[in-house]
Amino acid sequence: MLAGFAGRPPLSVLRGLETSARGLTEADAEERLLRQEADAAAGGTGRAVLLRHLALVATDPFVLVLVLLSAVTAVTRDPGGAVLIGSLAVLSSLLRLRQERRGDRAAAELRALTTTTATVLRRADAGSPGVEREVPVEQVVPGDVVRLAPGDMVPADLRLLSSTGLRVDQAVLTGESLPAAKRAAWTGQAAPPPGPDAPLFDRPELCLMGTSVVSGTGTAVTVATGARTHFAALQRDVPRAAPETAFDRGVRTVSWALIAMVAAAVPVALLFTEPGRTPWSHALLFSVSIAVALTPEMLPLVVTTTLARGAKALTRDGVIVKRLPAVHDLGAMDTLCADKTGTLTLDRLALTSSLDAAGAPDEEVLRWARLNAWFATELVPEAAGDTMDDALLADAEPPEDDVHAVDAVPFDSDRRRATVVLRRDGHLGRDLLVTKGAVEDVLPLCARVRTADGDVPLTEEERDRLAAITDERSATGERLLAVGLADRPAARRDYAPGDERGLTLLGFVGFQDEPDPSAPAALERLARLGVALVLVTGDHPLVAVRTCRDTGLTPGRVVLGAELDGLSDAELDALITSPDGIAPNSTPLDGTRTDGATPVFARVDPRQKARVVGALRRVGRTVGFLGDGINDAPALRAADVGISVTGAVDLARESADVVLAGRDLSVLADGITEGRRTFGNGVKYIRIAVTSNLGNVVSMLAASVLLPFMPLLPLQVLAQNLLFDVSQLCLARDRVDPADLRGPRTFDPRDLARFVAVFGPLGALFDLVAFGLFWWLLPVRAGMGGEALFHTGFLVENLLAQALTLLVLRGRGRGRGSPRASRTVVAAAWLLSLTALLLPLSPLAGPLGLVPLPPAAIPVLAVVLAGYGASLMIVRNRYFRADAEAPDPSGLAESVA
Ligand SMILES: Nc1ncnc2c1ncn2[C@@H]1O[C@H](COP(=O)(O)OP(=O)(O)OP(=O)(O)O)[C@@H](O)[C@H]1O
Repeated sequence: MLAGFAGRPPLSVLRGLETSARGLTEADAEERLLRQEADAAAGGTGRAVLLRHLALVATDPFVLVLVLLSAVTAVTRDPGGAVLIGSLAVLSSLLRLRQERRGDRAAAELRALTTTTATVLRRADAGSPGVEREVPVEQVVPGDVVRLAPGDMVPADLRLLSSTGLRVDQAVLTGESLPAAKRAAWTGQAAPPPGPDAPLFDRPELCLMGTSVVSGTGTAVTVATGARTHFAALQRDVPRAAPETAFDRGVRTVSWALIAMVAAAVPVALLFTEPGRTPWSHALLFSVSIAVALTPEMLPLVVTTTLARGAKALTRDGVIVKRLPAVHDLGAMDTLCADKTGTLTLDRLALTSSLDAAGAPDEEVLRWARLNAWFATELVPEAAGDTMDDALLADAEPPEDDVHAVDAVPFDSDRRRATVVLRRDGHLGRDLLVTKGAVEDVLPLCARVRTADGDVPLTEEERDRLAAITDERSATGERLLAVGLADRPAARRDYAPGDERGLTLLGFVGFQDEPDPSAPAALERLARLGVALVLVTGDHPLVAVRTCRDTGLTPGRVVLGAELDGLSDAELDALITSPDGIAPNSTPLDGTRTDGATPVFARVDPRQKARVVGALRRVGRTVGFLGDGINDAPALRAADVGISVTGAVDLARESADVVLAGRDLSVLADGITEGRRTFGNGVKYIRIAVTSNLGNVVSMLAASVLLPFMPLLPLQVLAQNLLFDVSQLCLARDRVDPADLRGPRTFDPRDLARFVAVFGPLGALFDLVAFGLFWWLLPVRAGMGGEALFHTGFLVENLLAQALTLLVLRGRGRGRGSPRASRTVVAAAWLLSLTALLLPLSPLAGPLGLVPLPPAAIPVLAVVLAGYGASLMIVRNRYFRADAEAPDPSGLAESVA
């Protein structure tokens, strides 16, 4: 359908869509919207989401393990066990499904807080003129006339009606990072138009949904929306998985390590249960139960719950999370790339100077710079708000009536300059190009320079002198723009960047941006949180260095965008990590510096920003990128966590994972802390679950060798596992140790292995002590009744010990600054203990094969548990002593305690 509209003249397209260049009437738009919504509902969007969730839950490796084990149990003709394992799978899946749906809803609500809108023309009725209206992108309908401006997301598939200097980033569709020029008509162009077989994104008159406006403006009519767009079709054909984040990677590693353990557990358990002594089916059943006992099936549920809670808490702090795992990524972030304007400075530019090419004050240069700003804003009104143009026009008079603008090559961050084309009354057949932009980018386009003696050719010495003036002023923090002029015969076609040449340099205008007084404290907080700052700016290197100093940072090595282009990826990685690269002060750029210096990448364009982010990730850093401009979008997408602000252009907000209410680094520090808190609870669950599961398995295997019967019946193993798993869900609501908030947090499987290796055997040891005491002190040896007594004693002891494990291992201990356990955790531990004590007296006792314990069991339980609790605390305190002795650079221990 889209291709059909491509070659046709605008009028015919408008007629085909039953609309006009003034837009749809409100009534018409409403009717089309209702139809569009009915279509979407019939297309089963809700069902598709449910199916996606079901697929997610059903393919969860832990659920698959449980289903497999349930099948094995069914084969061994133990329907009770099979049903119990099956119910475990169903329960964890249902809880997870509910949590996923909740999580999705929460994420959708959060995303709604940052909705993207589109500007459409609508008419009250057929006779009225079109009026611009902002509507949420989902409400754009076919036939709507849309206005496009820099930073806008293209809300649907559009056919251009008119445009000025429009360039669109189509990387999402084509992977091509250079923006493509778009224009309504192919007249007066040097190259022939693309043929009818050209791909849709190559057609200059089409702007496709999912792409974004980098510069210029346009007016276009909507041809297709939602599921009918080219973008939606592409997604259906090749659904792209979201890139794996640092957090996903960690969960995956830990999950597979656990699954490998589960897989190994069955044969090992079989070996231990001496097939000669017990029937093989029983032995297999017991081994399967042990494997189930090892499976932390609640892990995905705990992860989603902690994330959803974290996201909610962050919203209160003014941090909107658009993708739930980004909460963890915030906590894992160890490097923050940020630009200078608005992060270190207030982004309130003030005009400070207007200089001729000799560096002397000259009002004439300011007049031309103002003409450029005035007409750039007039021709591309949506681009208004550019801080440099605003500063130029702050106290300016409107230009004289005899000057008109005929065209513009608007500003973009690749060229770092803006040009307007003017015509003056009385100068028939002549065009005047006025260009202003970064000195390094305008000077090479200049062939002459204006002096007191008239315009003279620009010599090499003169160029050096101009560069020296720029450096000298930039070192004071002044941001200079060069202003150039060209008078040439009028062109009969649109102007393009290639026309910006043969200019005469007039001079410079200068601006100052005040350092943000709140920046030093916030930067200090980030440093204490262990997050290294890397400055990535489109500005002059000396301005960047000066801004660093003004905000209390020590500028480190400075690398220019142009230098980056000369480096291969491997060379860039080496430069980033090497301590002796091209640096004046030889500090690695990857944030592993010890001198606290801030690396600076200056005069970088949008693609170079993304490249820096990519390189930092490659060398192992977890990278956040903070930015709010069109030029930040590629880097926001390339980062582990893209961070933008509510006031940013749509494109930046759409590209980000996290949106801050204000451009305030201390809000970000709050977000990082919350991310770590969320992460801390997830890690706690994994540690405790794996430790006590492993401890149980070891003690049960040992007991199967020592005892003439199985230490627990398979059904009892499963019941015990279910109770403990459910009680551990409380950890999602626990308080977190300050030590967990101190540095960037990532899953470290080695750390988990160390923890489990210490505490797992300790639990097993006390289980075995309990076995021994039961064996010697209780009448367990007297036939079948004795076995049931032993099983009951072990189950009760085990559940009580797990309640203790939960309380003791949830933190490092009060001595090491652990906050008290949250009420939910305390309640869960009590509930688990009570269940353990009451289960043998309940109606479930019979089916589970439990009997009431004799009074003699009480002192045995008391001795074992007191011994276990005391040793657990002693070992824990020793285990975490290293943590306490390490210096606390964050000072968080004091603030939380
Ligand atoms: N309206 C404008 N007209 C001409 N040149 C401009 C304009 N705005 C910016 N420039 C030039 O382009 C350079 C890069 O601007 P850009 O906005 O891409 O940088 P940035 O990365 O956002 O910078 P920062 O780190 O300060 O936020 C500026 O340093 C300036 O020299």
